[in-house]
Amino acid sequence: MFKLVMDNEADVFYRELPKVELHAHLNGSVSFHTIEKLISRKPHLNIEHGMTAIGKGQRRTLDECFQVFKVVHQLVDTEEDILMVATDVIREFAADGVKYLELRSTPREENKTGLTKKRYVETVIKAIKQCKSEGLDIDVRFLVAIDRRNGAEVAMETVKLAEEFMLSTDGLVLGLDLSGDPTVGHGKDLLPALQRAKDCGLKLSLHLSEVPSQLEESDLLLNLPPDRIGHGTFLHPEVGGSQSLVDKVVANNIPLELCLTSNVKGQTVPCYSEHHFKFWYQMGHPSVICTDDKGVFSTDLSQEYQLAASTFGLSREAVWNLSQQAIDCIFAPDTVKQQLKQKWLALKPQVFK
Ligand SMILES: CC(C)=CCNc1ncnc2c1ncn2[C@@H]1O[C@H](COP(=O)(O)O)[C@@H](O)[C@H]1O
Ligand SMILES: [Zn+2]
Repeated sequence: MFKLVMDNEADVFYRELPKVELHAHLNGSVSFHTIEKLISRKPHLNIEHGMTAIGKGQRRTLDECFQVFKVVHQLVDTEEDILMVATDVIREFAADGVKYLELRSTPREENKTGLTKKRYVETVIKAIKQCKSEGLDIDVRFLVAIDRRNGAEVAMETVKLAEEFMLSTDGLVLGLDLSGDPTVGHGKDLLPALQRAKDCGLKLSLHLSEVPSQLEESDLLLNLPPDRIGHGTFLHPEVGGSQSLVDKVVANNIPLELCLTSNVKGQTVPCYSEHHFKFWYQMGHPSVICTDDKGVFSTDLSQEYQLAASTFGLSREAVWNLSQQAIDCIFAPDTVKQQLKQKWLALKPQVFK
């Protein structure tokens, strides 16, 4: 079922490279295979593959990309679906050589899934535990996502929910994600919720400057400051950002989660070689390669590492360091970081054989 296509030696290196995935939206990560199962469960929806993923060489507007999530959400609307999708996604990341995964997902309104938001999170946690009991070699944690389109009140509710789970899941729920259509709403309305989250010990990963002209919002949110930044595409001056934003990110040493294919297919960057990975990586700033939505953007983490390496001329040693340095950016505690570093050390001879 999770057959890997290994064309040549280079592919094998990236597949065997132990990896950390820190930016993966559950319903954006649903594979072709799982979509097939969902379509066969719901033939009456008349959904075809072309509506749930953006293939090789294709591009879409941001708006069109967000439409794709709506289609996936139609297919994933029961407890059974959520459980299947989450277990499949985790198994696929494990098969791709991901050793530590922070999955994120937005608990949807009860009328969309028949589940309360609490039950939604419990279902994802059940999937994580199920995968653990299967003995998969992957440590999975969860970030509860706030959809910025739903406003301040829902954001506060979500923070309270995340807080409850953080206290009751023994470290499985570590924090919050802020995502959703960046052209809708303003981050300032969400500040009280995000501040509360921070105060109670939830880690924050915020989608920031995903589109141009969010300078004021990014500045406000950077004052929190967040623990990690998703995308940060338009933070630096060359693309209309500002040096003071860059300075804040650097001063607080906030890692960036960078998703090459997502940004190229969503057309927020013009091509791989102009991706802002180059700007931040050259500065030696913590930069973590991630997938964002491996299903929707038809990619996987090995492929994203390979693309970064071929586009920016990274040696295998540099790629190794990139994946190893991601360990320092995880939200799990130091003991987990140490265990992962040991694992990387033990795997190195095999990967460079
Ligand atoms: C349009 C585009 C280029 C997408 C990539 N960048 C993104 N930006 C903001 N929010 C996102 C992005 N990708 C996924 N999401 C969020 O994740 C959700 C899907 O996963 P889930 O239902 O939370 O489990 C989407 O509805 C959206 O709220
Ligand atoms: Zn994202």
